[in-house]
Order: sequence, then structure tokens, then C-alpha cells
Amino acid sequence: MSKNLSIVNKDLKEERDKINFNVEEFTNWFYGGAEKVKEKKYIENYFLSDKDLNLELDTSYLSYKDKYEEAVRRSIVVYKKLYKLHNEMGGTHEDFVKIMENLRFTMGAINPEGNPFVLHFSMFALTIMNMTNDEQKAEWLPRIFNCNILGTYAQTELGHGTYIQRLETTATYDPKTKEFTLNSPTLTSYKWWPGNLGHTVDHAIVMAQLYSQGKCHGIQPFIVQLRDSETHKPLPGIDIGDIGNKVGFQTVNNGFLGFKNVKVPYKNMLMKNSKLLEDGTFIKPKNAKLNYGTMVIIRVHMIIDAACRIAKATTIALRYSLVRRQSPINPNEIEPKIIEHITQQNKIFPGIAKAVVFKCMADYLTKLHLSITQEGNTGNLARMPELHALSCCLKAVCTNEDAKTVEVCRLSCGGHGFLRSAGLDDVYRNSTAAQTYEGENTVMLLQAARFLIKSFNEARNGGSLTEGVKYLFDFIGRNGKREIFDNSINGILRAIQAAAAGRTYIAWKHIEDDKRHNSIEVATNLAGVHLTKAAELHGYVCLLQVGIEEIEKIIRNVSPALGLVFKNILELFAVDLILNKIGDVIQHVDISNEDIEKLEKQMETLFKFFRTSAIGVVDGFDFSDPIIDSTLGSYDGNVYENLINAARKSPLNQEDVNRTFHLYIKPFMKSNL
Ligand SMILES: CC/C=C\C/C=C\C/C=C\CCCC(=O)SCCNC(=O)CCNC(=O)[C@H](O)C(C)(C)COP(=O)(O)OP(=O)(O)OC[C@H]1O[C@@H](n2cnc3c(N)ncnc32)[C@H](O)[C@@H]1OP(=O)(O)O
Ligand SMILES: Cc1cc2nc3c(=O)[nH]c(=O)nc-3n(C[C@H](O)[C@H](O)[C@H](O)COP(=O)(O)OP(=O)(O)OC[C@H]3O[C@@H](n4cnc5c(N)ncnc54)[C@H](O)[C@@H]3O)c2cc1C
Repeated sequence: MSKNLSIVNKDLKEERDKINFNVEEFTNWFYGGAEKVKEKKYIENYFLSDKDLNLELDTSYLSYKDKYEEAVRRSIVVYKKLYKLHNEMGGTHEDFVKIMENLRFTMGAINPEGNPFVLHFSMFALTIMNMTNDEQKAEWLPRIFNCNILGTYAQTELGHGTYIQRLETTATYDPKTKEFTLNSPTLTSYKWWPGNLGHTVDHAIVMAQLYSQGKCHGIQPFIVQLRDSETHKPLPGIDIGDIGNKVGFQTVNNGFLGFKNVKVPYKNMLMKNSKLLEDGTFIKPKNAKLNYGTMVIIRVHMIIDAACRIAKATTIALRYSLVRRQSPINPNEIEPKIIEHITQQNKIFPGIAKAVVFKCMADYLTKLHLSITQEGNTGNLARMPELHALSCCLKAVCTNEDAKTVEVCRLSCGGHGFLRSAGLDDVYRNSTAAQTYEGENTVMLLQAARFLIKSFNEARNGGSLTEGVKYLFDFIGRNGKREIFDNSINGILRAIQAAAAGRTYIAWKHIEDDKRHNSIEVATNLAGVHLTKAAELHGYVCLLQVGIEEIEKIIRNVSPALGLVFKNILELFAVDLILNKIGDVIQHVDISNEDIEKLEKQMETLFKFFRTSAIGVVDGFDFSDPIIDSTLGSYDGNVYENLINAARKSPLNQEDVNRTFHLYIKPFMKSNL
């Protein structure tokens, strides 16, 4: 499945012949074991080989409406097969999760501009699983699982996406009728953005301000039916539609939604956290932020998505760079593969290292999320703020890096990178969307910075700190002295920690100084730029720290040859990071010009070593041709044939002369103006 049968370009073959580690061993690590790789390949093939999907059709040439309709048609083909496969596998919940995990990438190949049902299977189902009581689970989960109802997560409004405390949709409870009445009192209270909302789903989790006994009790989740289950017509009082063309996500069917006196039964308020008694008495949850739980889960999931988008983009950029020849380095020699230009290596190799380190972070964060959620289920919510801060911080840092890296990969493919058939545009659109959805990245960094400032205060007062921020003690302990740089991986980590702690101190001091003339809130706003920089640096500390810990474990468990590749990757990540953050480092670390020159030289040495492993690593990401979906990044490297074949499929090329010639061009040319 992963390799097509055409003859591989000789330049690419020559590269693969030189790989000095076992690519399959790397793939097994990336997907969590040989069994998981087998499963992935099976599931991918199971879906992608279905002729009913009609994947030959290039949907990018279709109209907005046709794209959506084709995406719905294809999704239904997939979901029917999903349930068939699930039954064949044994029908357990674990089987379902296994298929869904693998389907995530396959779905990208099937609906490159987004899945019109993605919210049903992610945020809608997750909210019902995590925020309902037992009775509600029993009522809703089977209907959701069987797709008897389809739903989305409707939180954001025209006027508010970030500051969700000020959402305006109201849900007013009447104990006499035991119903809520939902209203959108203003234009800005219209729900705006929820994926799949426009014309696809018939239900939604709606976040609305709960009013009971004359008081507002803040935003609460309600499950609301929006469309008739037979006719799919909007129910009375529901004003609903699609929000129109976007930068990407064209087939996700993001929608708008307004309510006018819509009645919702008492049992439809999700009651695991906050509770409303039938008489209208409100019972507060243990922590008001428990209702934000679905956002936290999705932010955690977004790290692996970022890793995989980078892996895909670097696969395309590297394979292309190994077959594209241009510009002799020595004037009398043949034109080299463009990867021989060291600037090209500088564009692509650090990206490959980021994909690997982000994958380590995704695994770490998934485990942390599980353990903190389990603690939460026993009533211990102490580590919720830590998880919130970490997931916000890494969501922002990883998706920012993701969008930047994917764009650099596009640029590294020169003009051909600008073609849709190169496959980098959809990856970029998804990356840049991820910078905004599930919490805008600046806002996410500011949330993480709140935790950093609190921890800094704690450290100053001799309190205790969570593991990930203990480096703040080192900064305080140095008492104004700079960290001395040493050129080892741990030395680089300490330097980034010193930069993060130093920037946290600058932000803290800024706030303390401003507090003399302003409120703490105003002072915090004025320190905003420092706060976001501190949180960003903290994100890099976490990535490097987890990267070091995880890769040390990996090296102990893989063959020596692959171990060397991992060591090389970790060093690439670390040296690239410190060189990119050198301004911040210089402020807080005793690092000389010679040290910096040494780091720059080290980067060149690392590139030299990685030059032979790079193709093995990207092949090891194991994206099959249908998933990579790129004229420049196919396994065989036959880019020029792929490009001309793709161009010939342009709708304009289906006839020699376009009608506009006779209609407009010829009369214009003959008119003598
Ligand atoms: C697997 C498949 C994956 C995805 C599907 C793929 C594609 C689908 C595509 C897109 C889906 C996109 C879906 C969406 O975008 S849904 C909408 C998402 N919206 C947001 O993310 C909104 C962002 N805003 C917020 O999250 C909050 O407003 C806030 C910025 C966190 C601020 O909240 P607020 O109540 O106003 O809090 P503050 O008064 O500012 O107090 C902060 C205080 O609260 C603590 N806090 C906040 N959140 C949490 C939490 N979740 N857990 C624990 N604690 C929390 C925070 O730490 C701080 O504490 P202090 O002690 O400092 O006061
Ligand atoms: C592709 C896509 C899919 C989406 N899917 C869904 C969905 O399924 N369901 C759903 O409910 N929502 C969805 N959303 C909405 C999304 O979650 C919000 O757009 C996002 O949380 C950002 O909020 P906003 O649009 O209000 O941005 P704003 O908050 O208006 O941001 C505008 C600017 O203001 C700045 N800003 C705002 N507040 C602060 C602050 N406190 N401090 C400093 N700067 C600030 C931001 O940094 C930014 O630069 C989706 C959005 C997109 C783009």
C-alpha cells in the first residue's frame, strides 16, 4: 500500500540504498509498535481501496456546493464501511477507537478540505461522554454511536469566541414546565463557526448562559435538537445556515445558529459537573472550569495532528529535494540535487526533527491527560490547572511551529510548491486554522503565562512547584547571576530554561512595577508581550525536556543504528532551537560569540550526518501515496511525470479552445480597440 509499483527515480533509489538503519523499526516506533503499523496499513487499505469513493475525482476543481456534497457522499461511504469493519473486528469500544484513530489520516485523503462529520465523532461525542450523568449517557450515547442523531459543539458566537464567560445565548429555566427556553437576544449572540452545523447535523451541544430563579449561573452545556429527524428542516425558532467560503476547511460546513424561544427539556442540560434541581436550584460544580473539559482534550489531541502535518510536509519537501537538480555548486560540475545546497537542508532537516519531538510530546501529554483525568474522576482536581496551562501552551507552540514549518516546506519546493497538486496547500490551511480554533494561540499563551507567574511567585516565596516549572527555582537561586553555558544537550536545555525563567521574571517585574499605578489586570495586560514570550519559551523548555527524556528511553530500546539517528534528531532539534532563540538566551545566559559559532558549526555537522538518514526517517513516517497526495512527494519520486499528468487533468485542458476565445478574446483582438 505505501509504495506504488512504478519505477523509482534513480536519484531517490540511490539515496535509499545508502540508508544505514532499519526504516521499519522507525515506523514501528512512530506508530507505537509493529502491530499498530499492521493495523494502520490494513485500515488504510480497507477504506482507500473502495471504488465507490471515486478518489480519481479531483475535488479541488469543484464548486463550493459540489465539494460539500461530494464530501458528504464520500463520508457516508466511509462510515458505512467503518461500522462493517467494526462488527468484523469484534465490535468493542477499543476496536472503534482503533479504527477512528487510523481513519483520521485516511479521512484527510478522502476529504482533503475537511470532514463534514468530524465534530460528531470528536467534540460532540466526547462532551456527551465526559459531561453527562449516567442517565444521560444511557439516553444519548447509543443514538450518537449508531448515528441516529448527528451533532456538533456550538460554543463560539459572532461576538465572542475567546471570552466565553460573555457568551450571550440564554437558557432560561421554568420549573413549572420543566423546560429551558433558548434565545439569541442579539445579532452578536448568534452561534458562529461550529463545524458541521450549517446543513449536516441535527443536534448540537449548545453553550448558553443558564438563568434560573432570576439569577445567571454562567455558561452551561445543553443538548439541543436543531432539525427535524425526517425532513431535516430547521425546527421552529431555529435560524441556521452555512457561514460561507473560508481560507480552508471548505467542506467542514461551519455554520451559524440563532434561537427564538426554543424549548429544551430539563433532562437536556448536561449534569455531570453543574447541577440544576427540578425546582430550579443551581448546584455549583467542584470547579467551574470543568465545563471546559472538551477543549482540553482536543488541545491535547492537536499536538499529534501538528506532528503529523509537519511529517507530511517534510516528506514532500525532502523527496522533492532529492530528485530536483538545480544550480551547480562548483561551476563546472553537474547540477546537484537541491538538497546539497546547505540552505535547503536548513529549511527541511529541523522540521523533520520537530515532527519527532512533537510526537514524543504528544505521547507524554496523552498519558498525563489520562492520569489527571483519572485523578479527577476520584474527586481530586488539584492538577487541572497544570494540565490546562500545559495543553494551552503546547497547543499554541506546536501549531505555530507547524504552520511555520509547512510554509517553509512549500517555499523549499520553489514554484512547484505553489501548485495545488504539490499537496502542501491543504496541509498549510489545516495548520493555520489550528492556530485559531480551540483557543486562539496568543490567548492560549497568556493562559499558560498565568500559571508561570503564579509559579514564579510561589518559587519566590519558597513554596513548592510542579515538576515542569522547577527550573524557576534555579533562576531564583542564581540571584541575578547568569547561567553559564555549556555545549551539551543538557546545557542547551538549561540555557532555554534560563531564558524562559528570565523572561518570566521580566514579565513579573513589569507587572509588579505597573501595579503601583494600575490594577493588577491592567498591569498584566501591559506585560502581555513579555508574558507570551515567556510562555512560548516555556513551551520549548517542555518540548526539549520531554524530547530528551523520551529519546533517551527510545535509544535504550532500539538498535544502535537507529539510536544514533534519534540522537542526531534530538541534537538537531536542540541546536536549531537555541540558535533561533539566541536573542532571549543572550539576555540570561553567559554565552560567548565562540560558543555561538560552535553551535553554528555543530549544526553543519549534524546536517552532514542527517543527510544520509533523512530519507529513511521520512519514509519511516510511512505516508502512503494516496495519503501524501502530492505530485512532488510520491514514493517513486517521478515528479515531472506526476506534474504533467496532473496538469493534463485541469478542466481547461479537456478542450483545445476555450469558448471565451470566440466570445470575448477574438472580438477584442479584432476590434482594433
Ligand atoms: C481528535 C480530533 C480533533 C479535532 C477535530 C478536528 C477538527 C475540527 C476542527 C475544529 C474544531 C474546533 C472547535 C473549537 O474551536 S470549539 C471552541 C473553542 N473555544 C475556545 O477554545 C475558547 C478559548 N477560551 C477559553 O478557553 C477560555 O475563555 C479561557 C481563555 C481559558 C478563559 O476562561 P475564563 O473562564 O474567562 O477564565 P479566566 O477568568 O480568565 O480565569 C482563568 C483561570 O481559569 C483557569 N482555567 C481556565 N480553563 C481551565 C481549564 N480548562 N481547566 C482548569 N483551569 C482552567 C485558569 O488556569 C485560570 O486560573 P487562575 O488560577 O490563573 O485564575
Ligand atoms: C476553522 C475553525 C473551526 C472552528 N470550529 C469551531 C467549532 O466547531 N465550534 C466552536 O464553538 N467554535 C469553533 N471555532 C471558533 C474558534 O474556537 C474561535 O474562533 C477561537 O477560539 C478564537 O476566538 P475569536 O474568533 O473570538 O477570536 P478573538 O478573540 O476575537 O481574536 C481576535 C484577536 O484578539 C486577540 N485577543 C482576544 N482576547 C484576548 C486577550 N484576552 N488577550 C490578548 N489578546 C486577545 C487575539 O489574540 C486575536 O489576535 C472555529 C474556528 C475556526 C477558525
